[in-house]
Amino acid sequence: PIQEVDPTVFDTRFLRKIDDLGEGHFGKVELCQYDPHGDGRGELVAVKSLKPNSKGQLACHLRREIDTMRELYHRNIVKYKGVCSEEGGRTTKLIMEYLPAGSLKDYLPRRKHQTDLKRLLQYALQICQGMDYLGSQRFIHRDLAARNVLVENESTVKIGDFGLTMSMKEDKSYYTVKEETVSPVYWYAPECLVDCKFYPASDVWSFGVTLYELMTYCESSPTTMLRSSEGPMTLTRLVEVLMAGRRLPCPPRCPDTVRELREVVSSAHQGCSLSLSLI
Ligand SMILES: CCc1cc(O)ccc1-c1ccc2c(C(=O)Nc3ccc(C)nc3)n[nH]c2c1
Repeated sequence: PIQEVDPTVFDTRFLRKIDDLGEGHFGKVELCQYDPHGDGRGELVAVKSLKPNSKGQLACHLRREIDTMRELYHRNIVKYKGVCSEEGGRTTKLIMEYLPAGSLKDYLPRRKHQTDLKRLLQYALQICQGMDYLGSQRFIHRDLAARNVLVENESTVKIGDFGLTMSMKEDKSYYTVKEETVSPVYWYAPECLVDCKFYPASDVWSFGVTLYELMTYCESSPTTMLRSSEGPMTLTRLVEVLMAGRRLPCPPRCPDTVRELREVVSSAHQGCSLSLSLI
């Protein structure tokens, strides 16, 4: 009988590294070609693997990410392709579709003059549609930022890098942020900074910060904009700045309609996340 081939299982013998794409929270992402016929015409894929000698807990992070990605199907979420096991199944790699245009952070500054407000709002809408689907599957992304939104083509973007994504299936209303090695604090809502609790609404806050990046063509980083003049920014100082009501400035040439959208975003965030009243 013809042997059933599972298209989501990739054979490490045919996976050839071509380039580095980036370093994530606990893994690295590489551009590879999967060339089972050895004719150099195999497809390009993005592969996330653990950094060498990573601790066991990191392996379970990657396992969780794989289990998340295989459940998600949406036009604005990067497609899961499969896994590749090595060393007798001891190490596993996550294989995703490769988007050749990179993230919004790479793409927008280079395409500033070909990207009008309408296009920026199309991207914003698609990010919302992807995030709305993610929320409907009871996941929180926890790392929504322009660097994690990938460009399929000039009219389509997809949410990527679900390295910090958590499932809220056990009908808990929030996820307790544990010791995060490198937390994207400038994209973190106040309740995450103060309470170490991440609610679905916390992704709404991160969307607001991502909208700021969109409207500045990713040329003005929230990290620099929120840095206070009184010396190095610490977590405590960032909380003080936010509690004092300081927010990212309205980007230049950002029309009032989008500014109002920012108000909608912050009230949507305010509406849902309980502990914000403490702020
Ligand atoms: C496998 C890691 C992952 C894990 C996850 O859970 C969701 C998405 C991804 C992911 C992350 C990055 C990419 C990329 C890319 O980085 N593409 C590019 C192209 C060109 C340039 C310059 N830079 C970059 N393409 N597909 C990607 C999928």
